[in-house]
Amino acid sequence: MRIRRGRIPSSSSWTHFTAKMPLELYLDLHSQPCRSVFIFAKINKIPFEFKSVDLSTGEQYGDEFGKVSIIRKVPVLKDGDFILTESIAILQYLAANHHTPDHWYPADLQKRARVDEFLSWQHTNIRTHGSKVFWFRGVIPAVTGAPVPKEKMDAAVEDLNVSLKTFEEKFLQSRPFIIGEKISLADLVAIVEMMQPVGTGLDVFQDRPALNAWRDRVKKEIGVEVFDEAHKSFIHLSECVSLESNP
Ligand SMILES: N[C@@H](CCC(=O)N[C@@H](CS)C(=O)NCC(=O)O)C(=O)O
Repeated sequence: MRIRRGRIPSSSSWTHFTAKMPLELYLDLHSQPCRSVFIFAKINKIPFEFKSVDLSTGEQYGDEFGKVSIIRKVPVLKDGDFILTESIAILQYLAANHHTPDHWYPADLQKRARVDEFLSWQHTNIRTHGSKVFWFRGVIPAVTGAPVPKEKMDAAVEDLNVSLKTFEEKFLQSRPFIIGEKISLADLVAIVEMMQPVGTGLDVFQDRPALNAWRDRVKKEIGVEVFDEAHKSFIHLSECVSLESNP
């Protein structure tokens, strides 16, 4: 965390002091990128102030949040005067700034490249397809009162199935975690994205034993308590208001 240096008056003279500005995270835990940031900060014991932005009431469009980010999406990190958007950038910033255990974002060039490979791929695959299913099964019926036409729904679920298959065959293979023996940012981002359709009752882990076993390992590494804390308000709720096809 950045240290702010300044001077305060004492009875006889000016004295140097250092004060830590509290880290602020603007979050709505219905959002999968917010959950990854929240979980990462929690399990690495990074102190932060939880600044709630309620997407379901459109708080992201309000004047107050507009001063923080003109992108008007969460998560946002504020570290003193430094404001950062984009969950992946935030995770990488926290990992570097707080010297989190190496396995999260390894210094080793090729291991790090593996993490980056997944983080780059997921935007237009697991994230896009999982979000679309979440919207089709949860948000759109809730808003319109009508189900999404079957052909559209089937096509969306099929896209998600293709992404999950690619995840298992290319990114996970027979390893415990994406980069091998240890959990990394890649697993964290993957699990929160896969939980999004689960929030509408579509259990993507069912009938996928390898994925199911990986989910259990990730949950154990994160800690069931923090995992559940991040997901408790989300499960079976359909309130996330963003669908990105091109993040
Ligand atoms: N690529 C961004 C995505 C951020 C994003 O789309 N956030 C959504 C919630 S999942 C949001 O804030 N949506 C508000 C809106 O679109 O109005 C990231 O990874 O941080």
